[in-house]
Amino acid sequence: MTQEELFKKLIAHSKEYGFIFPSSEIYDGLSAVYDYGQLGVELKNNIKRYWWDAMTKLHDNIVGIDAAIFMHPKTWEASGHVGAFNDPLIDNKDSKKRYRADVLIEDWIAKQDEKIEKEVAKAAKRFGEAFDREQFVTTNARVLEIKAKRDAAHEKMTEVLNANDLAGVKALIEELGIVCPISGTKNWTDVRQFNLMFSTQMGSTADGASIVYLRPETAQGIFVNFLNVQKTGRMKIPFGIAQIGKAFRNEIVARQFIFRMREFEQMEMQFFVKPGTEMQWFEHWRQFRMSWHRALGFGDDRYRFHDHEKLAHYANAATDVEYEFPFGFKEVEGIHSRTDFDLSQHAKFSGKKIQYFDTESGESYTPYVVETSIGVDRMFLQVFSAAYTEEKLENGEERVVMRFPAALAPVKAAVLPLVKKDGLPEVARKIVNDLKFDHYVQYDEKDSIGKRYRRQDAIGTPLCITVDHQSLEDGTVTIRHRDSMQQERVKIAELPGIVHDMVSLRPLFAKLVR
Ligand SMILES: Nc1ncnc2c1ncn2[C@@H]1O[C@H](COP(=O)(O)OP(=O)(O)OP(=O)(O)O)[C@@H](O)[C@H]1O
Repeated sequence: MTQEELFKKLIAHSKEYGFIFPSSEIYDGLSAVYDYGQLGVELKNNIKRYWWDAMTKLHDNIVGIDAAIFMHPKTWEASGHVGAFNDPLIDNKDSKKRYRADVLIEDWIAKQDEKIEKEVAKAAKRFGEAFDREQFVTTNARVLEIKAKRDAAHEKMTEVLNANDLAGVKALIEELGIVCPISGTKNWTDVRQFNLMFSTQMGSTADGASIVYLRPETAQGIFVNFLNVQKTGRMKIPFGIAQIGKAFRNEIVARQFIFRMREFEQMEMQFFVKPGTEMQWFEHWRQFRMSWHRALGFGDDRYRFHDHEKLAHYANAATDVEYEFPFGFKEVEGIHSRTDFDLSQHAKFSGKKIQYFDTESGESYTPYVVETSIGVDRMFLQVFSAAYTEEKLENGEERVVMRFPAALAPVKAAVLPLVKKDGLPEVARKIVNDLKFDHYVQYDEKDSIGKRYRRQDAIGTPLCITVDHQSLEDGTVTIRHRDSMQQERVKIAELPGIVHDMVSLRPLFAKLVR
């Protein structure tokens, strides 16, 4: 199965089992907007809980807030979003399709890599066993020519984008001969800047309505509350403020399912530190966040850091945590050392003093900030694609099993009476009633037991509890483990303890770098 086929299957599976639906689907959907279904919302909440508890409960110097989506419009002038939160946009005059100019160039660059791979495949076929890939890609004239063009395009792209040279971006698109994937023509408009913030009106027109923005990131809600939280919570530096909430970006090209959405959710933490100590904290959060990802057990080699060489003007260090999605290694989380840029800007634009008074040294200063910022939806896609497994069974059948870590699984246990009679449903219902105050459990009595197991595998339920005739005699049930499919007999009275231990976040937390 190709990675593309796998990705298509994931999307189909997420819909078929009630994890994700296209928004307003009966009206043919809304581009890059999605709804979470009955199981999706559970998985999403569990991901959020894993993040929230790891950040706030495990750190006595991190507290949470929940700021409003609407903020005073000056916030976005101060943060730089009004002036600079732009993407370069270009239209094809024939297809009337709109593209991100930098993405068109990136796609062209990716195509060069595909061309190289084609050359490699051809040569490998020709030379058979004797083929030496490393030698081939470093000496073959055709490959070297493609590589040189690719690298030159990459360098030029970085140069014109960094210089905000829109005419240069257009010139590069023309020079590379990039055509519109729809019309196949090179009939392009000029490149323009496009602001990614959504805006709307607040107040009635009679009152003198003013423009407000839907926040494009949650971080600013934290910065403007720095003094409120520091003072009322008597927080001492270093300390952090965490927040989970919706963010909105009018992405020009939204693709790859929930990877790039126009309405999404972020989990952000801003950590306020003494100037001069920020690199040490940056390193700390870099390690901590990576351990948070790896603790889920999907395989350490599927994650990597991508350290940024080119930094935003306000940052002095930045890295991304990347995960190997079916469409390649991509960013899931960003960790940024943002200096005192945000607090200083808000001090300037609001005219308020935003500083921290250090009682020990007797000095006041503007704290520096190290930020960790992760998208809930992107993390959802990461977990979903890592968990999706197709397996051939010994009896020749196939099963799709979602190998969610038990703590994240939407349904923790399914309780299944072997037959719909002889008092078995009553015993099963009683077990459900015992467990349901602490866990999301499902009762299912329809179809054969094998079919019911398959259904629970497909939604990633870690435990199936089967009630049979023996249960009536000795108060025991069979539990079947999702991954190993092993079964064992346990006492009904032991079930709450078993489920509790299985779904606890503790084993994950034990793996975190402290
Ligand atoms: N349009 C989006 N849809 C879903 N998640 C997003 C989107 N934009 C950002 N995120 C998430 O928020 C996190 C932090 O946002 P940040 O502004 O650092 O992203 P970014 O660098 O602009 O992302 P990208 O380069 O992918 O556009 C990202 O790592 C990602 O997980």
